[in-house]
Amino acid sequence: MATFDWQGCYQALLNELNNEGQERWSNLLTQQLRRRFEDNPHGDIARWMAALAQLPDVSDTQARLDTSAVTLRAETLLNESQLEQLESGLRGLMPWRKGPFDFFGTYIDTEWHSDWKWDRVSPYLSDLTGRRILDVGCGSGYHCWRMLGEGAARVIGIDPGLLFLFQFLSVKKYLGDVPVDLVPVRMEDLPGKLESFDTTFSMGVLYHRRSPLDHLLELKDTLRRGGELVLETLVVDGPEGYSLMPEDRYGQMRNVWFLPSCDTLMRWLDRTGFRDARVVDVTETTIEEQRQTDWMRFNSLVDFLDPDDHSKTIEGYPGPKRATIIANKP
Ligand SMILES: Nc1ncnc2c1ncn2[C@@H]1O[C@H](C[S@+](CC[C@H]([NH3+])C(=O)[O-])CC(=O)[O-])[C@@H](O)[C@H]1O
Repeated sequence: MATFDWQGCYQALLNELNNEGQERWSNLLTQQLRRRFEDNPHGDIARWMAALAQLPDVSDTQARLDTSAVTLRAETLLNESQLEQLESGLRGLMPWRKGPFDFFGTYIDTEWHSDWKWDRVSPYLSDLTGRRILDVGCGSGYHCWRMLGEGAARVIGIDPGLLFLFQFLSVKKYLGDVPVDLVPVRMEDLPGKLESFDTTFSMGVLYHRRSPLDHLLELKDTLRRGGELVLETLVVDGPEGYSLMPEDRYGQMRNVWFLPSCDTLMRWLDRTGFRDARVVDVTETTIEEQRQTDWMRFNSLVDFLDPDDHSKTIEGYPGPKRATIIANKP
């Protein structure tokens, strides 16, 4: 049986880093990935590899990375058998949560309109042209592709979800040697003090961290001096100092720890040494933005809200509202 080339995943990341400490980082990532792919492999890896292998070869692929769907096009239309292979390979990588994508006319309507989030965040970013970017908790890599579309020189996404990795690779297969990679590790598994990136994104991750302040410090350590943090997370209404910790689940999600008010979040950023933090957007998540589709057939937001009052979660907490904050490392 073919095995997955997990070493290939982080080589690009290492290439980005300065020589000093490369060996230490290489050892650390090797340990992490060996644990994931060899010692305790996910039972679906072989199936996902087979799905990826089913995707047809297409020459002369062009990408559009500045439209709402990350779009792949070929010079000549795919024939029927190629389209069937494509559909079957992509279906083998379901559920598709973060997108949308358009593979040669096969449109993947994902659970999330990640494009809406990008539209809310991107107007406020420092110009991404030529920047080296880390996207923590990047999911399928949808936003990584949009970052490349805005001229980034290098994008590294990290996310522990292995299905996301295979979805990412299904796009990358058609784009070849582009400066975008996804490394399937958690933030806390990355070597400390990378201090390499011009912009670090953490979108939809902070509330999953038991220690949100440590997450902010880890994010700061990934940035060079003067670098920019883009933080997007669930918030609640309330005064400075207030944050909600759900008793157990929040909107049926496990692993939700702190939902601060915006003012509390600003205080956290200040105390962890960021400067010029500003809230650039606050938006309630709607059942139009996160919903079941033909490519994600499980329950979605509508099932996680109070059926009689969509302003509350099914557990009775305030419904999901997300803030985007931009801050700088001095
Ligand atoms: N410790 C961790 N380190 C790294 N990633 C993690 C960690 N814990 C969870 N994740 C990953 O963070 C992502 C959060 S989803 C946001 C996706 C995208 N950013 C978006 O803004 O659309 C939001 C959500 O679905 O709740 C998931 O892909 C996790 O695997």
